[in-house]
Amino acid sequence: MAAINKLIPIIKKSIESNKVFIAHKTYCPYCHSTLNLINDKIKQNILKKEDVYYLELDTMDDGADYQDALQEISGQRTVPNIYINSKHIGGNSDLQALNSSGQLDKLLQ
Ligand SMILES: N[C@@H](CCC(=O)N[C@@H](CS)C(=O)NCC(=O)O)C(=O)O
Repeated sequence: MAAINKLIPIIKKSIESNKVFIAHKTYCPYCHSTLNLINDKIKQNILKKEDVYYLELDTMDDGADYQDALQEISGQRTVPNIYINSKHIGGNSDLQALNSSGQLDKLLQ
């Protein structure tokens, strides 16, 4: 718990100082869909590459602690765990729904 309590403010700062925050894992198909969609938005110049912050949990030594801290912050344990403009979006299905409804581009601009 001590490790998690230290990570919570660090993660919150990353969320607040980046337009898009994505916690993901390399082997997760939902994460791949999210990263593909975000890459498309970068290619279409809707979003700048430098405005996206990635946290690749399964390749980090303390990724499990980060995942626990993210659960504390967002109430969500699964990945991808996405924030846009400091607002919790949710997972891949939530991001795809925002895109399908046309709201995602507006949030990213
Ligand atoms: N409905 C979620 C599904 C996400 C999901 O099930 N992710 C899996 C990995 S593929 C997960 O986080 N499992 C728990 C874990 O890895 O700790 C979404 O659309 O993002």
